[in-house]
Amino acid sequence: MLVDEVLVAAPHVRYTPDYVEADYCYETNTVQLEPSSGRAVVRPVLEKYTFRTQRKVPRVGLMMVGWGGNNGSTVTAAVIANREGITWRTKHGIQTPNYFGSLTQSATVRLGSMYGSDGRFEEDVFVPLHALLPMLHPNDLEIGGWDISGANLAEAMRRAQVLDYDLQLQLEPYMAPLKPLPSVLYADFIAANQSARADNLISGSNKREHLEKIRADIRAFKAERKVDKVILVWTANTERYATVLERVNDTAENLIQAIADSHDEVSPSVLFATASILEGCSFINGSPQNTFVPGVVDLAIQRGVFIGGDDFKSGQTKLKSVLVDFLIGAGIKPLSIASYNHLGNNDGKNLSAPSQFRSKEISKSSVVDDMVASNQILYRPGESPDHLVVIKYIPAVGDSKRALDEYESEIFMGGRNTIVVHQTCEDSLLAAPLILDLVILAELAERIELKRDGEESLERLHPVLSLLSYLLKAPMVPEGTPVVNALARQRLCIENILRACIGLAPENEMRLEHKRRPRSIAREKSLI
Ligand SMILES: NC(=O)c1ccc[n+]([C@@H]2O[C@H](COP(=O)([O-])OP(=O)(O)OC[C@H]3O[C@@H](n4cnc5c(N)ncnc54)[C@H](O)[C@@H]3O)[C@@H](O)[C@H]2O)c1
Ligand SMILES: O=P([O-])([O-])O[C@@H]1[C@@H](O)[C@H](O)[C@@H](O)[C@H](O)[C@@H]1O
Repeated sequence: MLVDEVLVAAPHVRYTPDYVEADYCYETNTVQLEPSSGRAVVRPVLEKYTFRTQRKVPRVGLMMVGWGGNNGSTVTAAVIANREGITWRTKHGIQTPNYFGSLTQSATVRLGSMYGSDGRFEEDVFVPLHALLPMLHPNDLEIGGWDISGANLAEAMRRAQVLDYDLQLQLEPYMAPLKPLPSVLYADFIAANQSARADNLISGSNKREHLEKIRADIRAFKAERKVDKVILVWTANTERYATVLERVNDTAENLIQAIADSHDEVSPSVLFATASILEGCSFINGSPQNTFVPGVVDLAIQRGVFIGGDDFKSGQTKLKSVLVDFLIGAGIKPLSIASYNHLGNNDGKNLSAPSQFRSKEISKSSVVDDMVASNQILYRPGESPDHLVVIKYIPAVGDSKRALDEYESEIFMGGRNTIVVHQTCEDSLLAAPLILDLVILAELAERIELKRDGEESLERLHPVLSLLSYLLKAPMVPEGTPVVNALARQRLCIENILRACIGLAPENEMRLEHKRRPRSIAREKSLI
């Protein structure tokens, strides 16, 4: 049976019409190293928390920057197809819509076990992750956004060449009326080869006026669609890195002034992030550029608005954060990682420019750092595998990205092991479900509060929403906290925080109940 709601029957979990509130024992350890003795002294720490989550799921609007792109049009098409129950014919037969690839919609978690009346184990119970807590359903999303290209969403869907033709035909009437709002295009932030599609721009060059226009767009969307909240996702093209400058974008106040001065180093993504935060809307960066310059982070913290990023972790990098974790976790030493891919979509076209590629190279290259640092048996401090990232633009393959990876590792007694992986798929079909998860989890996070025993009031999570790391190549984390890239750990973080919200212990996989000798055997042995 597919469970769609979990109810925890325990005195430490309380349900009211508005909240689910749980008492939670958080167990962690502090460690002190003793270099002289080679010893690590560990002290278990147990902290009592209260988690409280609002149960009412609000009406939510998703506004995408780059709405007319391959990702934006594919997300929109998928939500409409699922909501309307549109089926379509392919060479494999009749296809029904789904949300495969979405952690919240298509993944499960082990809740516990079922036992028979005789007390014997019967089966493990797995439930959809979205059953743990009330979550936004993607079908209920109101979707809109901006694009420098004025193509309506039906034209954008055709241009993207991602979805099956029969589906596109049926979606046209729904997509054609959808038109992106005009946006802003500044100098060299995206590749020059993108200017040909830029026919949908906000007039003028005054960045403060642009900021106010974008803020007004958000308010108008919220009013027209009658949504309770709006979440913004940047799925526009990859920008070059913005230069971080003192007295320009180093603090919130300086950033607001730099926008008023139309400073050159204020990028479109920084402008959208600032507008979003000023309107109290969570902002997620699906691209690799440094949208979250210190001034943006400072503003988000001041306003208590969630920001998350960077760069959707969709395919080649996602697999890398599994494979390298497996190898190093198994005591095998990756010596080199060669990641090559080519694709022919507009993203690939934009990335064919050096400055934009550099942004992507940075986000794709940092993904193994935490795993390498976790094993000083294999790697001396500062040592790391050779790591190469290559992206080539070949128009003929369109959105169907070809990714080739080679992992060369040192194994037992000086042996070598070479793993070669080839992946082909529509890149946007990997990214689209992640966009939905980012919105669903960010919206849920907006309804969660927690406090440690002894603290006065319940508070939300830190505005830099590192909970989203699983979905991102270069996870943004609060300053001074560790970056985790290993996919399994990132997934466990999401699962265990959701479990904590309903007073359930973290998944530890010990399964002690299945590892003990039955008492009767012990008694028989002792009688011999
Ligand atoms: N698997 C994936 O598709 C994947 C994975 C990780 C990251 N990304 C990133 O997601 C982003 C979008 O990918 P895509 O395949 O949809 O690309 P795309 O080129 O198809 O779409 C980007 C859209 O953004 C628009 N745009 C550019 N600058 C804009 C601006 N200032 N304001 C508004 N719109 C603007 C473009 O006109 C285009 O329609 C890229 O940065 C890409 O690197 C994609
Ligand atoms: O997530 P992932 O598959 O490693 O990375 C992808 C790259 O391989 C691809 O070249 C790029 O165009 C996409 O935007 C995405 O970043």
